[in-house]
Amino acid sequence: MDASPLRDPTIGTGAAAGGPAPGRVVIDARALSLTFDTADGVVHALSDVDLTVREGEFVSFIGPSGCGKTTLLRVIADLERATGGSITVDGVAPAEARTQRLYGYVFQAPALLPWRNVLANVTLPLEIFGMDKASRLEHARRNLDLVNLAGFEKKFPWQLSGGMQQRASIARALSFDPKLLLMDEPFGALDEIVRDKLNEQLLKLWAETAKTVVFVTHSIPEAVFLSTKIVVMSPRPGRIIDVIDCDLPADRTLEIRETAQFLAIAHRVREGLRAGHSYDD
Ligand SMILES: Nc1ncnc2c1ncn2[C@@H]1O[C@H](COP(=O)(O)OP(=O)(O)OP(=O)(O)O)[C@@H](O)[C@H]1O
Repeated sequence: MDASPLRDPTIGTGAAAGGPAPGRVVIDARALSLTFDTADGVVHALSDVDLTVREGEFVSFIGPSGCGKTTLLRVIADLERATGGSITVDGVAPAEARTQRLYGYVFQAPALLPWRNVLANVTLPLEIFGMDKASRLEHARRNLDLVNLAGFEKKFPWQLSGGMQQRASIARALSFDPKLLLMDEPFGALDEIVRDKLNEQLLKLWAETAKTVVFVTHSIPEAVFLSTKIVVMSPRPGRIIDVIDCDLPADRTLEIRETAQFLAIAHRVREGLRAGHSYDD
């Protein structure tokens, strides 16, 4: 199967579509590749990835398991180093962006400290940073409010549902009010009803805060519902095989999933995933 890119992966969104002018470039990756040297040989995780993410976009990475979605997110976050190509985050190298706390990162599992209550978990990065107590409480309360966890400050992680724990993780990732939020399949372990609810809340948070979000998911409906742009990746080594603009109305609710427009975008994502798949296994 020909796995060449279906579309220019660097497309700027709104302007080409006749919408609002595209924002400033926040992530700029060129010919990015990454190989891991393992005991079993070299693993090619990413190959020739070109990606532009602009301010205010909600960009999802979707692709089969093991295709390099998390690796790409980790390169952006300076948790992995690319072995080829170049990347900037807000105009600087990922290491610099990390030092400047330009992004917040939400992991697949909530990773809250069990001996600290919700408030103490959310204030932890600010405490390590050395912020005074009054300011860090103010920041944490505002962020807990944003994820609808006001009133749960004194609860411990084990007293919360999985969805609430992940919301607390999001509040913690917002500690330094970063412009960029990197989310690695944050709702993957949750049941569908909870995931739906959190998707609606995340969309609201995105609209209220105007963050740029990069989001990893396996779910086509989740990607279409949340995103302004969907990046479809091939099986390993992860390459970008399609970039799809989603111009669903900003004030959408879950009912939009029944509309022809939504289904047409979901169809194109599915086609992209099929085109990139070798069907060898
Ligand atoms: N530190 C590492 N050392 C060696 N191989 C690695 C390492 N991290 C990831 N890989 C390999 O790189 C490939 C891409 O992994 P990655 O976790 O980025 O995929 P993914 O698309 O996020 O998968 P999933 O959807 O299952 O989470 C996989 O084959 C994985 O086994």
